Amino acid sequence: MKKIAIVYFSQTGTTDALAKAVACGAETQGAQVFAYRILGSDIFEGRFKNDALFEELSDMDAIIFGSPTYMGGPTAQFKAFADASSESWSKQRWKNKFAAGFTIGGSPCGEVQSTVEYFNVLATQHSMLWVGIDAPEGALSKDFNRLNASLGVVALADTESGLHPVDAKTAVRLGERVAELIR
Ligand SMILES: Cc1cc2nc3c(=O)[nH]c(=O)nc-3n(C[C@H](O)[C@H](O)[C@H](O)COP(=O)(O)O)c2cc1C
Repeated sequence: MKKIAIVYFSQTGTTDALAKAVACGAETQGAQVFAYRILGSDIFEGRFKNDALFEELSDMDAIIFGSPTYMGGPTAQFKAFADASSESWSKQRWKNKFAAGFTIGGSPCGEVQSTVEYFNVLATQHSMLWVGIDAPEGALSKDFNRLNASLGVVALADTESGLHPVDAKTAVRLGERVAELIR
């Protein structure tokens, strides 16, 4: 069975909706998804602590990272998780697992790309294999990947619905793609 973890933070629910779309895509390709939403209570005096989570992550074929963009980068809650992954890094426990990422922002040009760039750096430090967006419909498609990011899902929060349907579709595809790549 293909095993995919999605580790993410969400305060007001839009990143949570993206995570559910990624999970849906992965499950359609036969993956078992372990979704973990980072909680404030995981963080004690500024440090993320959850040994059971890191045990679980060691056993995955892929780990997909998610966070809203706050002030041009990942949230402090996600960064606390990433900092705590340094022990897994030192033992290279995530080496050769697939990695991917998704984010959402409130502004069309809110430095949102920086967050997936950060996820890519994190994955590369862990010697993981990065999976970006495949965009068969090309640039400027209105039906898929509407902000034309390549590194990961970059979504723009919708004032009406929270998560725009095209962003949801792009997130589903990312989950499918990661699952397809696992042999
Ligand atoms: C403290 C804070 C900082 C933010 N910084 C940015 C930003 O730099 N760029 C952007 O596009 N949106 C920014 N936003 C908007 C959030 O990314 C957006 O509301 C997102 O949908 C929240 O995700 P959530 O619903 O999963 O919590 C910020 C929001 C907050 C609360």
